[in-house]
Order: sequence, then C-alpha cells, then structure tokens
Amino acid sequence: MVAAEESTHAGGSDFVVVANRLPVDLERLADGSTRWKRSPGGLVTALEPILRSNRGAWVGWAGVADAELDPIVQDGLELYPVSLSAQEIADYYEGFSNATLWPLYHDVIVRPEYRREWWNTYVEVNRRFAEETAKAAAEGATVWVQDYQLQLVPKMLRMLRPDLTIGFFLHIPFPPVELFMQMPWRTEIVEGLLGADLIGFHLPGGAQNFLYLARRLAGHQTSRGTVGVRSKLGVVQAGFRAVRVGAFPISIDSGQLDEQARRKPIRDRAKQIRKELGNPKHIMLGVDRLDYTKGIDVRLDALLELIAEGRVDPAETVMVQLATPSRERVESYVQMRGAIEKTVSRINGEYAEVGRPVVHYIHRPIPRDELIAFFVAADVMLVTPLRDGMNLVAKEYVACRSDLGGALVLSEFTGAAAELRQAFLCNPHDLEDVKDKMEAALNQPREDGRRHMRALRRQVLAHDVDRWARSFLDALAHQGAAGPALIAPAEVGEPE
Ligand SMILES: O=P(O)(O)OC[C@H]1O[C@H](O[C@H]2O[C@H](CO)[C@@H](O)[C@H](O)[C@H]2O)[C@H](O)[C@@H](O)[C@@H]1O
Ligand SMILES: Nc1ccn([C@@H]2O[C@H](COP(=O)(O)OP(=O)(O)O)[C@@H](O)[C@H]2O)c(=O)n1
Repeated sequence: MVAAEESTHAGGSDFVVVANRLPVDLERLADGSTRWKRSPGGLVTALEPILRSNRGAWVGWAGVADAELDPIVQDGLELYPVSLSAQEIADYYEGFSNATLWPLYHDVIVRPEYRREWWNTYVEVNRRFAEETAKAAAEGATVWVQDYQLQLVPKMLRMLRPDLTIGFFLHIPFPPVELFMQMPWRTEIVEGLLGADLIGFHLPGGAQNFLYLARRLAGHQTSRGTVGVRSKLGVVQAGFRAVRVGAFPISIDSGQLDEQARRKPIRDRAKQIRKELGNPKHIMLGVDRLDYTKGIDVRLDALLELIAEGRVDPAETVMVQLATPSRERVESYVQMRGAIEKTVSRINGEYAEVGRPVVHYIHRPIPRDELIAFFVAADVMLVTPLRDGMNLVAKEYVACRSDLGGALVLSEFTGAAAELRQAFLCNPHDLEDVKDKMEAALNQPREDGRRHMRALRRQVLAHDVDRWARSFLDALAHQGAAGPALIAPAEVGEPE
C-alpha cells in the first residue's frame, strides 16, 4: 500500500469526478488553432450541473490524440486532462470500450470482439486515470468514477489512495449474467469495481446482476434481498470492506430546461421550424447519437411501412432525425450509418416531392437552443432504442412540454421506460408494435395527450439530476472509506 507519502502529495480538490471524457472536447481547427466545444452524450449533460454546484474537479480525456495539457479552469470548472495517444484511442476507447464492452453490455446487438491487446491497453489507461485522480484529490476527498470505460479505476485508486471515499456509477445497462460470462476478463472487472465503496446502476436489475457475479466470480458473500430504487441497497462483503450496490436512475436538470423551453425566442424558433418544414400536420422527431443501440433504423422502417400501408400520409407528415456523429471509426458504426442513410434516401426517393422531403436528416451536432426548439415543435417524439441505459432525450422532451402538447413513443428497453409509464411504450423488436404506437401517438385525442403529458412531467420535474446525484452521494457519504459492514450476518448469503 502507498498511503502516507502519496497523501502528503494530494491535490486540492475535495470532490473529483472521473470520466472518460471531459465535459468539453478540444477541437483542432484547420488553421492550427484550437477551441473547446461541448462533448457529446448524456453523461456530460447530467454531470456538468452537479460539478458546478459542488465546485469540484473533473479528470478526463480531451477528445483528441496526444494533447499534453496542464490542468485548466474552463468556464468555472477545474479540469484535469488525461492524455491518450492515437494507439490508445484505437485500443482503449474504440476497441475495448466501444467494440467489446459497449455491445456486450447492450445485449450483444452486434458481436463483441475480445482482443487481448485491447484489454492490455484498457488496463494501462485505467491505471493512468487512477494516477491522475490520485494527484487531483485532496486528503480524504470523495471521488466519483463514471462508466464502463473506467471499471478498473476504483480498485487501482484504492491501492494508491486508501484515504479516499470512492463511488462508481455505470451509465449503461449492466448485462444479464449469461452475457457477462462471455467476457474473458470478467473476474478482473468485477474486482475492479469492488474497489468502490458504493456502486450505482440505473435500475435494480443491473444491481442484482452484479451481486450475483460478486458471489460467483469473486467468491464474496452478498446480501440476498431485492434492491430498491434509491433505497434497499445490496451489500458485498469484500474482506473487511462492505461494498454497497444500488439503483439510482439518472435524470436531467428538468427545472432549468422547463424554464428555457418557455422562453419567447425558443417558442418563436419552434414556430419558425414548423414553417420551414412546410407547416405539416404532424412533425415526428428523433434525437440521438448515431449509435446502433438507438433503434434509428427501427423508427425509419416503421415509418416506411406506415406510409406504404396508407396509415401515414407523407403529404402531411415529416420526420426530423437529428443524429450527432459518434465513434465514427468503429466498424459497426460505419456500417450502421450506411444502412440508415440508405433507408432515409429510400423513404425520400419513394415518397418526397421536390422541396418537400419526408425525412429531414441532420448528421452533425446542433446548438442546445436549437435542439430545445425542436423539442417544443415536435408533435411526436420517437425514442426507440433496442437497449439504452437511461435515455435522457426522452426526459428532455417531456421537460420542454409545459404546453402539455406532444406525445412520446418510448422503447421498453430504455431505463427511462421504468419511470415514464404514461408514454406510448413499445417493443422495438416488434415492428408491428412500433407502427401501432407511432400511429396511436399521431392520432391521440388532445385531452388524452394533455393528461399523459401532465403525468410524465410530474415524474420528470420531481426526479431531476440533482436528486439523482444527492441520493448517490448521500448514500456514499454515509459509509465513508473505512465504514462498517452494514449487513447483519443473517442477511448474508454464502457464495455458491
Ligand atoms: O463519449 P462517447 O463515446 O462520445 O459517448 C457519449 C456517452 O454515451 C453514453 O451515455 C450513457 O449515459 C447516459 C447518461 O447516464 C444514459 O442516459 C445513456 O443511456 C447512456 O448511453 C456513455 O455511457 C457515456 O460514457 C458516453 O460519454
Ligand atoms: N443531435 C443531438 C443528439 C443528442 N444530444 C444530447 O445528447 C444527450 C444524449 O443523452 P442520452 O442519455 O439520451 O444518450 P447517450 O448519447 O448518452 O447514449 C442528450 O442530452 C441530448 O440532448 C444533442 O445535444 N444533440
């Protein structure tokens, strides 16, 4: 163990978030200059307001290769950039994180690749994140490690800095045991996570899966009762340490988004969007990173069939698909992009008129205000992932609809579906079901729509990102680094 000497060299931050990405990406422009831009994805959307209100530090990668940057204060946030070489990006980020773990944890929608050299780099990069965090954290600090890219950091960090309180949160689904068992380095991953004091998942199912694996793979005793939402934590007795495991569904800054969406410039822009789209009777909207988990193909296929069957009139309906570029060098993403763009062309080729496309497809990031105006303008929001940890877009749409207009079609295979029960829930693997729900959402009577949206908004406004972070950090604080075992012996099951 390292202990005393490391501790005297500790940095100044009492609260440190560690995530693969910083909240901003460094962008290198053609003229050689650089600028910072917002990073993609829901993790950043959720964590940025938390870090601001806790005045903490953020350790992460700046999104480009070989950027040797000193710690900086950017827009009020203290950032500690971790440098990755081009080879590390290929092996750790595109390889092990996004061609092994991502598909494995998302129900093997595409086949995960298991490559030893990717794993070796994943271990090395996790070690570097742990070392950088050890430098940034003050004596006795709380460190919150985020997501599947950094599952070994909790154990590595505990070895370097036993004085820290360490939390870990997984933003993607934790897979069923039968799938996780494919992973050649499954025991190392479970043990890596068990370096934390508290391990959080979006849903109780993920927590239960993990408890089972802690018994089976690491041979620890664990609690046996069911895990609740923000309550009834599970416990793994890892030697003298009690590691707690719980479900904490993430959310958004709903109050702030609600307020923003009510502003006149946003509402005016929403009207203008409708006009620019040719004042159609119905606007359907999809907003996603371009990822095969998101089921963009599913909603396009459904639209194509609905039009072909005469159930949707292309003269009065448009679909807008805003797709942020994502992981563009990973082969499965290249293939999926090709397939989606082909279907967009097919729908427009068969059913559009000159100057009046049926599908408007934008493959680039769009400014936040513009996105909010699209949420306000959309009559039907299509969220159809084959599997998604949470899906913040669904919650953002609801937060933007203070007018009680609009309808949400939501896949049952998102974390959000556990909370947004009044949406048009659909099974994305059943195209007929998706079509039926899209049609029902388009034709929903106004009063029914208002009732559904009111109930959805109650849920989203009451359970915001601040509540998510507080519930996790409160649970973490109540244990502390060397906290006592919280399970009575009677609750502990023997390993199998
Ligand atoms: O960093 P990238 O590779 O560009 O990917 C963006 C993020 O995607 C994933 O987001 C997840 O987190 C959301 C918030 O908890 C959740 O709603 C969503 O279901 C997840 O897919 C990923 O987990 C992040 O690490 C990435 O930064
Ligand atoms: N074209 C797009 C698509 C998504 N986004 C944002 O990216 C985030 C996506 O979060 P999410 O939880 O739905 O999904 P992931 O991309 O994190 O898997 C949301 O905050 C969206 O508003 C965006 O800004 N522009």
